Amino acid sequence: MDIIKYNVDVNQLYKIRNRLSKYQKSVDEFKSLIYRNIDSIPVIDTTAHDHQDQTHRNAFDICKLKQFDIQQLKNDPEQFLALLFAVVNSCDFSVAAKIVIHFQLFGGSILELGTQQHHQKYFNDINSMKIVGGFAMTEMGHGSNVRQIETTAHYDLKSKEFIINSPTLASTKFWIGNIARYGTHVVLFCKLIFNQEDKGVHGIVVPIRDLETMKVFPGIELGGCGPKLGWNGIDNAWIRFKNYRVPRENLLNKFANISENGEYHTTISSPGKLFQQTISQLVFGRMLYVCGPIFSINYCLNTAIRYAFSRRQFGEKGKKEELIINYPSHYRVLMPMLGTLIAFEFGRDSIIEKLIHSKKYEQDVEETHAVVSGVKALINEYNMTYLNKLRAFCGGNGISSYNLFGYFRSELDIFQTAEGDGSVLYQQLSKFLLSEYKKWYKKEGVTGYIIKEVQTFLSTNPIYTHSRSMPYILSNEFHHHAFLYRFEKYRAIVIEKLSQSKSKGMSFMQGWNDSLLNVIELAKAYTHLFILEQSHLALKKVSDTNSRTLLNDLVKLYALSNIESDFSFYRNWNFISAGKAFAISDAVRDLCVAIKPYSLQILDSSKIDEHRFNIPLAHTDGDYLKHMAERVGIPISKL
Ligand SMILES: Cc1cc2nc3c(=O)[nH]c(=O)nc-3n(C[C@H](O)[C@H](O)[C@H](O)COP(=O)(O)OP(=O)(O)OC[C@H]3O[C@@H](n4cnc5c(N)ncnc54)[C@H](O)[C@@H]3O)c2cc1C
Repeated sequence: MDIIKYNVDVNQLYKIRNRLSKYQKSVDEFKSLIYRNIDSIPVIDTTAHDHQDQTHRNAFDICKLKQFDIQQLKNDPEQFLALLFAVVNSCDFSVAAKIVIHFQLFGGSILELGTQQHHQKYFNDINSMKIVGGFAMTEMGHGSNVRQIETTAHYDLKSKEFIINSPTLASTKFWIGNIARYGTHVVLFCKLIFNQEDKGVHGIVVPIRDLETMKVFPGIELGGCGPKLGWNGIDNAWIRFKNYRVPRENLLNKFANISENGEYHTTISSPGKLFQQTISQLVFGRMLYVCGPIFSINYCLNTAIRYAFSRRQFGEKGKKEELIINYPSHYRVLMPMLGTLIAFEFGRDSIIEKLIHSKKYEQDVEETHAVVSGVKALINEYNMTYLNKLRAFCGGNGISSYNLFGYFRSELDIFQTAEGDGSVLYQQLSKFLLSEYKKWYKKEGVTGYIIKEVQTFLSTNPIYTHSRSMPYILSNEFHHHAFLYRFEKYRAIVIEKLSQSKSKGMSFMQGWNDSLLNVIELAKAYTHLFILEQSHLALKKVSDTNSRTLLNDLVKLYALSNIESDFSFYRNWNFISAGKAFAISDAVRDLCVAIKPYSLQILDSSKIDEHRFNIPLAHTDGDYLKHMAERVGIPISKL
């Protein structure tokens, strides 16, 4: 491959990479308000209690700036996200998490599951944080499978109240954020029992503390969940109820209601569907779990690459030591990560668009929910793997808390399992993909299936398998084909395994679990395909040719390095020959070499506020010695 020269316009790149740049003015104003009023940088060395106090104080002060409004979640969710990221950028993740739990999970449940009367009653107090809310779904006995929660709310026809009980130890609500010390209300998810009949999971607004005294109401017991690996700024709690009463009006009754004269009514056909409908309203809350890890990858890559461009170790005798970025063991890992970051950003932007569209027009809700699940799972998995590698790439300095690897690790580790662990979310996506395929098969029938199989056969003939032409290997068409092939192959494998287990007389559940590893691979393959397709679509819309060329090569690097890391799959299924595999690795190497000299400019286009975060290894002047010395107090002037 010839040496490529790119023309990089950092501002253009920034605009393309930052979908929310249309809010730049209000975000900048908000950030400067935060800088003036709130003294907060990532918390790296305080006790959990101090951290919780500071997080609460900062979140409260931020609400006083009156930028967040619960209605934004409906009217302009992107603005909400832009402001939230201003908080992440200028305070820390715990403050953002507190705001998300309060506004998006607690407030969002009232917004989406409640009706006018609830909106009128609570919105002003939520906006000002006069009341502080939590989202009480998980129980000690059930976290992944929350449909089986055991907390009950018996409706008492006489008093027109719900009587809430936690009948077993397993039914104790656990991990509930914002309420161990500060919370005044929760949206409680529990089984509604009406006339002795279990109507399934419903949401009820439950006051838990007296607003004046902050004492927990009688009938409620609660306490903290103890020290955690991360998120110590959030006061997570266990909470349980004994004959605790709340009025009928507290039921969030958009989808199911109990009338004044004591009749239960829902338009949704079964408790299962009601549960799905309830949960799907809350999917926007997952955006933090998609945007957060991308933010972390961006920051940590920035730190590791800048350090690698400044740090010299070993070299030829009599010469300057070598920059560590020039070791292939470094740049061959860092550049594909940069490419993957760019592709993930395109994927994230398209997810935001999909969410907003499906919410506004109530269309494709199921599909959007499924795709968000896959993207959330995949990006968090990558974030944790990358963090590990990037911290090691900074040597001992990677351990220093000032360089924030530990901060990102401890604040974002929880994202892997929050609102569902990856393997559970991947299964949700695969179920959706298989049901879509079933619909397709019903429509196209055996003929359609055969045509598809023939197409696949023709496109993976021996000539194709052995072709090592570099232009083809570098083409977006090849990358798309490889990703599509992997997805369709896993889908075929899962279908075959499921039908085999059916013919052996196994139950669906047994068959499904028997195929679980492939089911998860199917969802991963689809998610990668989705990210690649969305990147290609986004690239088509980039009008600046120079930026498009560079970004396109970064996406190629994502695609090819992904194929390279999955050679075992592609070789096992004869999709590529050994020679072609070598050629792919050569292409990855050449792209890395080409992009490396421009990587600092690409990082500049992230526009990270280096002074606010003051990460010693990540300053643009590259003087990590001076910045580390300053942070730990080595006197420089006395030299
Ligand atoms: C710091 C923190 C804050 C939280 N805040 C809140 C909050 O505010 N409100 C709230 O309601 N909840 C909250 N949670 C709970 C969180 O949402 C749950 O932890 C999460 O949903 C996972 O449930 P679990 O912990 O019970 O995991 P488990 O259900 O015990 O799962 C454990 C493992 O089993 C695997 N597994 C489970 N089922 C399957 C399956 N079918 N196939 C394959 N693997 C499977 C999972 O993938 C996972 O790896 C919080 C948790 C933490 C740690």
